[in-house]
Amino acid sequence: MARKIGSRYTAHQVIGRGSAGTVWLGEGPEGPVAIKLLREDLASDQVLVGRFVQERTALTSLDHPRVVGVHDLVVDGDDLALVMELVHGTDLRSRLDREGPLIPQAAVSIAADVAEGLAVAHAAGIVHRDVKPENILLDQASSPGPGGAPRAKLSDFGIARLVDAPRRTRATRIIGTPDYLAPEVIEGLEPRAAVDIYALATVLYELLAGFTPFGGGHTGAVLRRHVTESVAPLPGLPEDLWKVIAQCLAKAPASRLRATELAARLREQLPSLAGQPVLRVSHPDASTLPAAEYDDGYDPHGPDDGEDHGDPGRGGTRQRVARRRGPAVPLVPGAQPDSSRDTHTSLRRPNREELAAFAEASRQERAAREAAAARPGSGSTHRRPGSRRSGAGSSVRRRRLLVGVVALLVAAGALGAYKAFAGENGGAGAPGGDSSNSPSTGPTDGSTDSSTDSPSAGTDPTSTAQAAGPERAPGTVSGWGALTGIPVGGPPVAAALSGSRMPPPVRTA
Ligand SMILES: Nc1ncnc2c1ncn2[C@@H]1O[C@H](COP(=O)(O)OP(=O)(O)OP(=O)(O)O)[C@@H](O)[C@H]1O
Repeated sequence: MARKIGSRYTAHQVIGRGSAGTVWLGEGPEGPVAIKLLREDLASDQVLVGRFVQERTALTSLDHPRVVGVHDLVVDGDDLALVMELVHGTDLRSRLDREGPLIPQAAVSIAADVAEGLAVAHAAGIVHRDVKPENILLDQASSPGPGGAPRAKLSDFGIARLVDAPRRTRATRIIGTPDYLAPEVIEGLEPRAAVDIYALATVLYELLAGFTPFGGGHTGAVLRRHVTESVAPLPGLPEDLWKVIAQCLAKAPASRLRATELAARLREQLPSLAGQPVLRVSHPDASTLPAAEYDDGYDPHGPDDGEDHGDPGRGGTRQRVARRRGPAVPLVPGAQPDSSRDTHTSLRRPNREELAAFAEASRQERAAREAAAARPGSGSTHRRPGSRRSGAGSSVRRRRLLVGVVALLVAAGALGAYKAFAGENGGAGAPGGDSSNSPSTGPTDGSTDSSTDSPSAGTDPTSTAQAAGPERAPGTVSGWGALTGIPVGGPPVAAALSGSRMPPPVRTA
């Protein structure tokens, strides 16, 4: 059933759901649009509404073919909506779930597209903070890129920041999605452009391998691996390409490439990747690891999902739940996420003791993995202990890698023999893997104008800051959880917006 959004837009039908709301196919004065209607509990949050207005200029100013354009932000009664460019296609997560890993040339082409989108955003002082396959849309309407890859567009720009309103000086929560979180975020540093580079390198790894480099098992184990481990090269991947990925997965943010450099380096690789088949990489299945992996004393959700109780590591009931991809954690206690994806997640940041304990837990996990890899017919491990700078391999690591590769070859041979025996066609999926613009130039919607426009681009970290390295945020990170506790059903949003006005968008490309 059609629904009016503000005075200029009509939402016709739901085309997708995420943890923050529902995406509708809609129509505006300039034609078809996608309208992301934020959840009611978010729309009634006065702080969020204020931010929504403040961020409007920054969000609507990004105009680039590799970014899903935000045309307008609408605040109308109980509705809080982002009006976006309509992308004809699917998102990368659906593509991965359906077809598994991509051929290297297509994977690199998609990652280069996303890097170009990030470059524009970072130059404007905007950090995405939630780069992941769910937020990369594949545009089937434009002609394909190298390797037949659909052109990619990065969406959900600024959403993380919108919802990330610091409620308390001692916020202890992390914003983001565990598999893609840069180590410095877990350690409590302010997220800068380099977090997007890390997340994009993780996505590229996932496109190639079928699973993320540090994912699997309990969320605490995932966070720990980001901080303490690095990854061995993907078998079969050209060394130059691996170097690019490894550099962007470096633990030290300042060691990572900037978005423009990353895009250029990836594009350089494309010709040599032509004709390369999908990699065959065995998945380090977390479910085969002993319980020790999960016993690192970290409960990602803390005593509850809402209140800042100081240091949750010293109180509350711990729950250790082994899981792979689970449902989204609600942004606000009591609210049901609209999506069953493991997406925006409110996580408690590990405290100092827990971070220290990560090393011991990682040691146990490695020992278990090596024991598993040594068993005949087992798959190989692809992780290794990390250093602050990735790529600094020791001879021990090389030996482990060699053992891993040999085990992988044995496993691949066994798989091939089995498939030949079973008469199957050798598929591309990694066994056991997770395979699982034109911005509004007219007057904005009458009910959305703001005099409080203050693009935070100027105060945001940029890629320049990235080179200088991270700064420790005062206190700790704030995150989705920082929103919690804000009374639901506050004063009408219009009250927060009276007399507001939206300036025309600034073109950045
Ligand atoms: N601009 C758009 N054009 C076309 N489809 C879109 C657009 N934006 C989102 N979608 C579709 O709507 C679905 C939900 O998107 P949404 O951004 O709300 O959720 P998500 O990114 O999957 O999760 P989350 O927002 O929780 O990170 C996606 O599957 C995507 O395919």
